[in-house]
Amino acid sequence: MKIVLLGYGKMGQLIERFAMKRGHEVVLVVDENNRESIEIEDLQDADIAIDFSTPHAALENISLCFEANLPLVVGTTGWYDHLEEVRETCLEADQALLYGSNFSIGVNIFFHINKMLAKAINPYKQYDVQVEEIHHIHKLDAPSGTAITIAEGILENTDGKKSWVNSIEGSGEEIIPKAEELLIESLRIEEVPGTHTVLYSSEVDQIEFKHTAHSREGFALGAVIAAEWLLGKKGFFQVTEMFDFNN
Ligand SMILES: NC(=O)C1=CN([C@@H]2O[C@H](COP(=O)(O)OP(=O)(O)OC[C@H]3O[C@@H](n4cnc5c(N)ncnc54)[C@H](OP(=O)(O)O)[C@@H]3O)[C@@H](O)[C@H]2O)C=CC1
Ligand SMILES: O=C(O)C1=N[C@H](C(=O)O)C[C@H](O)C1
Repeated sequence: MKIVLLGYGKMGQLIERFAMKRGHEVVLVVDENNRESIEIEDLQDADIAIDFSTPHAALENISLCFEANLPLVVGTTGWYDHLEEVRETCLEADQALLYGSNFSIGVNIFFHINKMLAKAINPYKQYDVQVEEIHHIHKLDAPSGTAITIAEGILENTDGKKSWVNSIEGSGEEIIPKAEELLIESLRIEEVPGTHTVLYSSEVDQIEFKHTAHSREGFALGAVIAAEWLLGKKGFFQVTEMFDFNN
């Protein structure tokens, strides 16, 4: 595949390495420095684009790829308030977009088991649940996209929780969740690549379900595999649609 990389930071550079290892070619790299000078024609030789940029840039990049008729994988998080309008535009314009808060296989297994766990614990009202996410100090968004996906999986399967609220450690803002609110606690620590924990606590015990990324390699490889999966398709997809864990 001929790939356009939108965003060439920590993730973009690693994705280039994995793409080349799998026999693909990076034909264009776009970052903040050259974004303004990029024209639709610059994208037209490529087969697919992969965006790991910033929440604001991702929305602009999505529009650019739709205009250029270029299928697009979006790994950037922090733009999900606009998800519905992007989905509508994508489908109306007959384009192809796959997005995901986390492309690692481990986290996608975690997403699946998280829902099963929530369903299993749901009848036992003595347990309260919360989500914790830890990331590096450079991260622009909170809570993490992964934590939002985890929270959505819990909300779908837990009668007592209706929405999530976010508390950022050290922000000075005290968040006291109501009983029907699921707390997502965000911590920012040095260079942590991404750790997510679901905690179920009762008076007598605690169940912890945790995923720890040791590096960003799983995310980057997953993004390249997602691009391979998307090629030739039309529509609006989530990364979870690539997996079938029930077989
Ligand atoms: N879904 C997943 O599996 C994962 C998602 N992520 C998400 O991916 C995103 C990027 O993460 P990461 O690589 O760590 O971040 P970095 O800050 O390391 O890189 C961001 C890149 O985006 C570039 N950029 C800024 N504006 C634009 C623009 N208008 N067009 C194109 N590129 C632009 C920056 O350019 P410059 O350097 O010139 O400023 C930089 O190269 C984040 O939202 C993060 O949450 C991260 C890991 C996994
Ligand atoms: O910004 C990051 O680094 C990460 N972002 C994604 C998220 O917001 O969930 C995925 C991963 O945890 C790393």
